[in-house]
Amino acid sequence: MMEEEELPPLAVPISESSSESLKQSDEEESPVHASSGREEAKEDRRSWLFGSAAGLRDEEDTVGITMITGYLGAGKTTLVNFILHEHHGARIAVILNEFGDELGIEKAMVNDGAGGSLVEEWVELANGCVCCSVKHSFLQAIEQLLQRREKFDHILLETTGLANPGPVAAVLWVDDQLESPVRLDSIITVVDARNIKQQLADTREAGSVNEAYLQIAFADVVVLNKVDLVPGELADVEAQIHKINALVKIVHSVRCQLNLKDILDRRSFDVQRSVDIEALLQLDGHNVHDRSVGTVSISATGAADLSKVDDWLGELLWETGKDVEVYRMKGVFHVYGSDKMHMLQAVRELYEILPSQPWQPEDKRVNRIVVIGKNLNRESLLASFRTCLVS
Ligand SMILES: Nc1nc2c(ncn2[C@@H]2O[C@H](COP(=O)(O)OP(=O)(O)OP(=O)(O)O)[C@@H](O)[C@H]2O)c(=O)[nH]1
Repeated sequence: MMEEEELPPLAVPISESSSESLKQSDEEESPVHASSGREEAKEDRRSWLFGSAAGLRDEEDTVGITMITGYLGAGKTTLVNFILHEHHGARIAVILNEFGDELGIEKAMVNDGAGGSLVEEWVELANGCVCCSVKHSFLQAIEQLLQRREKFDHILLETTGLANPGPVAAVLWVDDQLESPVRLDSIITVVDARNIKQQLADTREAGSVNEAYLQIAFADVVVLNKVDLVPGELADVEAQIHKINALVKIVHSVRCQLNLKDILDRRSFDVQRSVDIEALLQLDGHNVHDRSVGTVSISATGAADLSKVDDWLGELLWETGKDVEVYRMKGVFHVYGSDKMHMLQAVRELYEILPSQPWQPEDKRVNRIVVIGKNLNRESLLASFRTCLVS
């Protein structure tokens, strides 16, 4: 078997400094990072994020962003208020995204304490949705916030009820190699337990996906709120949520009262900390039976060739047919020539694979990949992945 050091170097340097940091942090590892042919998109994001915050790149200086999303009236503001009033010791900056007519209303709904004492910094993004028309304003707002970085420890972003978390998540999920001063901590989706079935059933014009699906598909945690209004029906609702996103953690709440540990500092996009191997192993064969948003999981024994996996992911995330969309992926690979598990995280077109813990003698070395997206076909995913295996 090859030694770890002998693995082919697949990391694509993003810049001089980033390739340097790769060498320093992972000398004996073999990280694979998104993205042959994708550097341009990343550079674009990088310039937005780092334009005026170049001095804030020390590891301990990164600031986490928790994105709070959820359908209209689900309880997003209630959750922001709950977080602000809990004793967590963190100084919080809040970014609110509003539609034009609501200007100032959302802010008024947030109870920021006497004289605004519970919110260190406010940013209101008006006249559009953070996921589309005001994405650039959002990034500029983050840049401006970072100039006052010493004033706060964490950012809460409350999106509009009709936001698709995907584009913003991909922008924020700037991996360690970019030495970003901000990191997306997690996406928390508040779901109205009483109305979610109806919201999911709402149809959209052909080709576009209902935001309620997207908000669940991208979520790391679903806060299943308003459970006081639906005694007895929750197993059904949970099953529907897990059918869309089999990996999401579901927390029940009344008025978003919950344990803050369930939603803050989760580091859901840190590939080595967040891929729950146990959860992946339990998902073998998960499938969607209709042409909608859902989770598919595949597994295959045999060692995978990392460069082929890289090509496979590139094709899957960048070149899939119009009908097929991949929102998130997580996985564990058994990589040829390595005694370590390799963990996968993907958010839209960006992905990252990193070596993790060693396989134990009792482990069955398999590749398991969970894909959350639209119109996924398990058989074709499995067939195409098999081409990555070393024969
Ligand atoms: N019964 C009940 N009502 C709740 C609960 N959580 C929130 N509410 C109420 O639901 C309404 C909507 O809550 P918000 O927190 O404003 O919801 P939102 O998601 O921010 O709403 P938009 O910003 O308009 O999309 C408010 O009247 C809340 O008081 C709950 O658990 N149970």
